[in-house]
Amino acid sequence: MASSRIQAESIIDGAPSPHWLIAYSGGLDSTALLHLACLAARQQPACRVRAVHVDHGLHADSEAWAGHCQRQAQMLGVDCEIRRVSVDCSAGLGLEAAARQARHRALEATMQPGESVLLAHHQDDQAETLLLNLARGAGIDGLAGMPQTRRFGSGWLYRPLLGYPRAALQRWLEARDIGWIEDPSNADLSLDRNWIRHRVLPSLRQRWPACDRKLAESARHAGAAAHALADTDRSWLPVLADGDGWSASALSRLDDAQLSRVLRRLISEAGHPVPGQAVMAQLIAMLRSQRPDAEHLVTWTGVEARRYRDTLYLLRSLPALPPQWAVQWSGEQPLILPADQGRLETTGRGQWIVRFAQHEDMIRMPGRPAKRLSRWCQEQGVAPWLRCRLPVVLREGRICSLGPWVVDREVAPEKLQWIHAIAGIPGV
Ligand SMILES: Nc1ncnc2c1ncn2[C@@H]1O[C@H](COP(=O)(O)OP(=O)(O)OP(=O)(O)O)[C@@H](O)[C@H]1O
Repeated sequence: MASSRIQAESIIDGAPSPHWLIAYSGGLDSTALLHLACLAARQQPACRVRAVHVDHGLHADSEAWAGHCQRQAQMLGVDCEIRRVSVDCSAGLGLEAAARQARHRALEATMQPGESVLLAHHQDDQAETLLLNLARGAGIDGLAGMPQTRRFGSGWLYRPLLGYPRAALQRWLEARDIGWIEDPSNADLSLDRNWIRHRVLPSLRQRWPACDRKLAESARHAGAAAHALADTDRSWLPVLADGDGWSASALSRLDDAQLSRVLRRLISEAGHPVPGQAVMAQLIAMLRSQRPDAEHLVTWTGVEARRYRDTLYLLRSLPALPPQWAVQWSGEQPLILPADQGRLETTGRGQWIVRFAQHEDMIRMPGRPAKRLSRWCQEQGVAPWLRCRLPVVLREGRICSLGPWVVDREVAPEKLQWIHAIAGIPGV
C-alpha cells in the first residue's frame, strides 16, 4: 500500500511488464501518471514509455485536447498516438459505457507486444466505484472494485495510482507547475459517478476522514474472497463445457449463488456485457426449466442466451438476414455471405444459386427419402434459430448442399467449405 507521498518508483514495483502504454486523457490523473511514469522510467533503463490519447469526438474541444496531449508528451520525449473513435450507442449501452467500450478497443488496438496499458485510476476513483457498485446491488466481484492488474488484450492493464488520493496527485502536479485539462463533464451531476464524487463522498469524509482508504481496504478484502471463489468456479469449467456452448444440466446442478457467479464469468469471458440481477434470474430459470425443447431465449444489450436441448449458447445478436437474398455463384471467388454468415469456398467451377434455407425446403439425398428442413435439422442437432441461416447451394433447382452438409455430391461444388464463426453448428 503506497503512502500518499507520491513516489515514482512505486509504479515500477507492481508493473506486469517494463513497456508501458499510458492511457492519457490530458486530465489531472493521467497527466500525473504520464509524468510519474517518465520519472520512473529514467530510474529503470529497461522501461519504455509510450502514450495514447483517444479522441471520442464527443466535445467541441476534443481536437484541441488531442493537440494538448501530443504537445505535452512531445515535451517529455514520449511518443503519443492519437486514436479517433466513433462512439456507437446502438447496442443499448449508455453514452459513457459506449465511450468506455470504444476507448478500450482503441487501447487494445494500440498495444504493442509486451506492452501493458497503464490507467490513472486513483484511490478516490476506487471509493466511487465501490459505492456505485454497492448502489447497483453488485456481487462479490463488484465489491472488489477495480483490480490493480488484469489481463487486457494481448497483455496487461495496470492501475499503479490506486493507492494515492486525488488530492495528493493534484498537489504533486501543482508543486511542479504542471497543467492539465479540465473536462467540463466532470461537473455534470446527472452522471452517477459525479453525484457520488461531489455529493456523497465529501459528507462521508467529513465524518470519517479516512473513508477512501477504508473503502479501498474493504475492496481488497472482497477482492481476496472473490479470487478464492473464482478459483473454485474456474475448476468447474471443464465439467460444464459442451461443444461451443455449456451443458445446461451440469450448470443447473450448481446452487443459485454459484450458478450466477459462473454465468457472470462465462458471459464476461465470452466478451459480452454482464447483465443485471433481473436478467440473471431469467437465465437461471431458463437453465432449470424442465421443458428442454421449448424456445428458450434471454436477451440483453446485443447478447442472446439460448438453450437448445441440453446446451446453453451465449451469442452475439446476429444481424437480420436480407429478405429473399439469392445470388449466382461460379465458385471462382469465395462467396461472402451477408449478415455475418461467413463465406463459401470451393475448388470447383460451375453455375450455382446460393440463398438461405427456407422452412419449406425439402432435402433429397440421392437414393433416400426426402426430408423437410426441420426434420433434417433435428436429426443433425441444428438449433431452430440457426436453420434458416444455413446457406443453401442449388443447381437447376436441386439443393446440393445445406450449411456444412453436401446433399448431392454429383452436382455440389467440389470440396465445398462453409467457413463461419457461428456457435451451435454441428461439425460434419
Ligand atoms: N480519452 C482518453 N484517452 C486515453 N485514455 C483515457 C481517456 N479517457 C480516460 N482515459 C484513461 O482511463 C482512465 C479512467 O478514466 P475515466 O475514469 O474517465 O474512465 P472509465 O474508463 O470510464 O473509468 P470508470 O470505470 O472509472 O468510469 C483515465 O485515468 C485514463 O488513464
